[in-house]
Amino acid sequence: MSVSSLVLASGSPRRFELLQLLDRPFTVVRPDVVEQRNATESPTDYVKRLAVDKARAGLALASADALVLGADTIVVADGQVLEKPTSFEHFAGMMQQLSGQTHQAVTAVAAVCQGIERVIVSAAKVTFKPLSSEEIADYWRSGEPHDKAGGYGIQGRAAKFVTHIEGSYFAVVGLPVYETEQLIVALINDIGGRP
Ligand SMILES: Cc1cn([C@H]2C[C@H](O)[C@@H](COP(=O)(O)OP(=O)(O)OP(=O)(O)O)O2)c(=O)[nH]c1=O
Repeated sequence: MSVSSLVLASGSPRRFELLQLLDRPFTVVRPDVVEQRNATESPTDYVKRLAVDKARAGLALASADALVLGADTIVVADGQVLEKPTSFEHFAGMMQQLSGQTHQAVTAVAAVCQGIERVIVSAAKVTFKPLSSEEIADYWRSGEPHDKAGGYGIQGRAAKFVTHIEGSYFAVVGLPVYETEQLIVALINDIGGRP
């Protein structure tokens, strides 16, 4: 069996740009998936579930034999999951938690095609310098934090806050490029090897 098309189920401009690096033609669908963590769910289980939910929801908007990718990124600090900030107060609280500390940024990518599903997780440890209240307020005013997990973009103005990173830079930005290519190849092999 063959894969007719590659589809990215995401409204994230970062994921769009990073997927282009694979030189595989793809189209985009934007499914609407509710992002709500269950009380018993670990951060890793949560990010994996959301990636799979997004890929499945994307498949419903794509052609039946498409290979659909979904992804989710979270920031984990002190065991707490930080998603997108909903207000300045929410954002400032997150920045105080990240200030002068090391946290984890975790991205899961799921691929679904013809009844087969695979999901990978990639992460990085990111260390921030201590942030002043003025730096936090200035960063909020830049408009960058609003649509980003943990309220920051390592690829943007938050770069000047980052003293150290260990792990996948692209997992922080939202799509681990190497792992995504391996995921696509593995799924295509799964489909090819099917009786
Ligand atoms: C930590 C971090 C996150 N982000 C972004 C990546 C994701 O777009 C976003 C995390 O939110 P997500 O809910 O993972 O993704 P999204 O809502 O932007 O897109 P979609 O669900 O449609 O795929 O935060 C950065 O751009 N830079 C960073 O340094």
